[in-house]
This record gives sequence, structure tokens and C-alpha cells, in this order.
Amino acid sequence: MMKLKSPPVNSLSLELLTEFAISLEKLENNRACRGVIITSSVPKIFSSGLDITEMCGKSMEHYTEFWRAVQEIWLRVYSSSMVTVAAVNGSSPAGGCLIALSCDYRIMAENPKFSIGLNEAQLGIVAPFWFKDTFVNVVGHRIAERSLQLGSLHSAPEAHKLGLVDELVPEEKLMEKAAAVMAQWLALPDHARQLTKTMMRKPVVDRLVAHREEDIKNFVTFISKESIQKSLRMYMEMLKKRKS
Ligand SMILES: CCCC/C=C\CC(=O)SCCNC(=O)CCNC(=O)[C@H](O)C(C)(C)COP(=O)(O)OP(=O)(O)OC[C@H]1O[C@@H](n2cnc3c(N)ncnc32)[C@H](O)[C@@H]1OP(=O)(O)O
Repeated sequence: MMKLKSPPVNSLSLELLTEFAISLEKLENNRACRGVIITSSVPKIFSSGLDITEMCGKSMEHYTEFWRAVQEIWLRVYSSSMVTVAAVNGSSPAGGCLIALSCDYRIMAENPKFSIGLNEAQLGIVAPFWFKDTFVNVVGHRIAERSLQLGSLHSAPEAHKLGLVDELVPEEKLMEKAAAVMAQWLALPDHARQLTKTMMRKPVVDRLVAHREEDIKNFVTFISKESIQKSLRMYMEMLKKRKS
């Protein structure tokens, strides 16, 4: 099991992304490890998505390093040879949703206050093509298109209805259910499951691998724009105001 642990909200900072990638690599290289459950140790939050402070007021070099780390974590989770189950035990906007979408199966705690989705549009930013492709491959084109354009965050019941999560279970049963799903998936021979997963996911993975540097350049150019920086600053201020 891998538990995201970066209070208060598990925002995906460069440090957390780097630690996460190293831990995944270790598990991937351990032949005895055939599956991983990804969850959070922060109450009520799976992950608040990319750490916005990593994308605000920093240098081009920093944005480059940060975006490479975001790409890396997606490549590792999405193309993992292990069975990956997301036990979504809290809210999971944007980058947090991407982590869950990249797993093989998603189980979410049945709490209508928890929400999940790719809400980038609400921040005035645009989810890159590989976020979009991952989303489309889970929920289909129409639902993804509407949800991405509106930057929707879906409550747990709504997310289940849309197919964004596979199952809802009472919060106290989440880990038990995740273990049961893992056992079910691990009952199959690894080679058949892994080859099938590769067949299904390779086109999307290959697309980023082929355009990785271009994607970094696009991100750095986009995020460095004063208008985008202003949107992000306003969003952070809104989060702080909402709190007080
Ligand atoms: C081209 C670019 C493509 C980029 C692709 C992906 C982009 C992203 O992933 S952007 C991140 C999007 N995330 C969000 O929109 C979530 C924002 N956060 C929230 O909605 C709430 O914080 C959340 C529901 C997760 C939790 O709510 P609360 O428990 O009520 O906590 P607070 O809102 O009080 O937050 C505590 C503390 O954390 C700061 N915070 C929250 N999220 C982030 C974040 N993603 N990055 C950085 N910091 C974050 C928040 O401002 C509070 O800070 P303080 O006021 O200093 O305590």
C-alpha cells in the first residue's frame, strides 16, 4: 500500500512527486510486489492536486523540473506493470483525480462531501492532452468533454454515476474493499493482464513519450504568462478567503 502523506491537503509538490516516483520505482523493481493500493493518510483528502505554489512566481527552470516530475508520476502509474487500485478516501481535484484515473480501478468513500474531477478550467488553466486522454479512456468522450470544459468537480455519487469511479463504499469499508478487489485482480496470471493493460494504454503513453519535451515547453510558456499567473494567484487568494 502507498499512502500519500503531505498535510494539510496532500498537494503534489515537487518533493512529494519525487518521493512518490522513487517509491513506485522500488515497488516496480520488486518482483514479489504485484499490486499497490494508492490512498491517503490525510483525513478527508486524497490529494488536492498539483501544488499551485510550484506553478506561481517561480523560474522557467523550476517550472521545467516540476512539469517533468508531473509527467514522470503519470507515466509510472499509468504504465505500471502492477495492479493499481485507488482507494479514494477524500476529495481529489485535478492532479489528484489524475492519479486516481491512472489506476486500474477506483473505489471511493461514499461521502457526498467528497468530490473528484479535472477542475483545471476553474483555475483558468488547461488540462494537457494526456490528462484529457486518461479521462476520456475512463468515462468516454462526451462526459469528459463536458466535465473538462466546465472544470466540474463531481460529488462521490455523481462520480460513480458517470463511471469516474468504479465503486462507492462506506468510508469504514474502503480498505477492506480495496484489498478484496486487489485479490480478485491478482488471481489472474500477471503476463496476460500486463500485456492487455499495455495494449489498452500504450497509444496514450507513447503519445506523451514522443512529445515529452514539447509538452514541457508548452507548459512552461503557458504557466509563465502574466495572465495565467494572475489567475493562479487569484485562485490561491480565493482558497484562503474561503477559509477565513
Ligand atoms: C497547464 C497546467 C495544467 C495543470 C494541471 C493540473 C493542475 C492542478 O492540479 S492545480 C490544483 C487544483 N486543485 C484545486 O483546485 C484544489 C484546491 N483546494 C481545495 O479545493 C481545498 O483546499 C480542498 C478541498 C482540497 C481541501 O479543503 P480544506 O480541507 O478546507 O483545506 P483548505 O482549503 O483550507 O486548504 C488548506 C491549505 O492548503 C492550501 N491548498 C489547498 N490546495 C492547494 C493546492 N492544490 N496547492 C497549494 N496549496 C493548496 C490552501 O490554500 C490552504 O493554505 P493556507 O491558507 O496557507 O493554510
